[in-house]
Amino acid sequence: MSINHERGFGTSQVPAWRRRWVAWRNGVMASAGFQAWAARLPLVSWIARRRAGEAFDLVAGFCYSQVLLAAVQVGLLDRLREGPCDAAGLALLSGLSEAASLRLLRAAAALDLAEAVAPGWWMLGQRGAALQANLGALAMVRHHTLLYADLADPVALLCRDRAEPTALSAFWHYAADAPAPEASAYSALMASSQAMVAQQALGAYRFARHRRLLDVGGGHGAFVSAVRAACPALDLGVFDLPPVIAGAAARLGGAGGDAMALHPGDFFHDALPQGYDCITLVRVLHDHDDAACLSLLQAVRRALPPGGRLVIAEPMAGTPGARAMGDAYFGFYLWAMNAGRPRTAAEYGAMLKTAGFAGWRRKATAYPVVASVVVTHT
Ligand SMILES: C[S@@+](CC[C@H](N)C(=O)[O-])C[C@H]1O[C@@H](n2cnc3c(N)ncnc32)[C@H](O)[C@@H]1O
Repeated sequence: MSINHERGFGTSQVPAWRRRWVAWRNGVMASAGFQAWAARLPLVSWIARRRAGEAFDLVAGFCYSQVLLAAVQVGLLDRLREGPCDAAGLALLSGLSEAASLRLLRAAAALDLAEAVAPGWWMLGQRGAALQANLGALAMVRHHTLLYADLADPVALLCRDRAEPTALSAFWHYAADAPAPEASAYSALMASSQAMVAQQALGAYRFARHRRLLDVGGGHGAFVSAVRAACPALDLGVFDLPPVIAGAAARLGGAGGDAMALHPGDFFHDALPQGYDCITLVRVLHDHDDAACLSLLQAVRRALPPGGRLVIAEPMAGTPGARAMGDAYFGFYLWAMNAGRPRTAAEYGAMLKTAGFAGWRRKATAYPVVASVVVTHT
């Protein structure tokens, strides 16, 4: 496939100085002479080595992810948490040969998932310890087998323009029409990673100022359960598709427990329930293309009373310090899902204005890589 980069379409919008500067800098960076010169100077060589390491990690990142997946699948992280393990011990646990177990242990140690504590013996490394305790992250590692399959030929995936089913869209598509068990698998995955997201939202916004809160697209109610623990006086409701709400009722017990209302419905076709002075959309909007996203924001706008608040919490594009998470990870994840895209906070701000909201603010979160928060009001 040949692409004509010089068509000139729109390139007049690129300032001439910027074009010249970036082209010059990139020429310098790519030149073997510069690289050899940089390697000889103490400070510059440190920067050059770091950059070379980062470039290698980008090239090899898929392999690191598969080492992590193997470690999770054979139960290596759980085993290392119990205490020192050698290759023979891992072989016994996993059914791998000793040679394969040793290869995996050494790879895990190179990624700080494991740490060599004596010749031939390993315990959890610092990164392994943090991951092993994070059930949501581990669930995502397992779930990524679907995305990995879809990404095996990334150009083919892009060429299909989201017009054909993918492994990820098959998993996700319960949202439109699939039976309850698939809805349950998806909601369980979402619920397992919800604690981290809820922490960000609760740290960024004072929900206790409200009387009644409705979590739209609230899945099995993991987010409202976290809000209830932090703000016991709030009346809480969850709105989601009927099969998902059935799962929420089972998980929360009967009708959802005290002060927890469960509303089955489709937010693209049914009116959202009224009487809530705060509505939350947690990891919901980025699943949808712009027209659908705007129509959902308009539905929220209609459901809220004057002065009511909408709190949006999800990982966003353009997040300082976590830019790869936005347009690279979620950009491709949502492309493979055949719907949605990551948006910047400013893009949400513009959409909120179009939907008739009064203004918006981004609220700082402790871990923006997990979720950013945007608040608006009617
Ligand atoms: C990515 S999940 C997020 C779940 C939960 N908010 C969380 O953060 O864990 C998106 C949620 O939106 C719900 N959803 C998708 N389409 C919907 C629709 N048309 N009407 C109501 N809920 C919908 C899904 O069932 C799912 O629970």
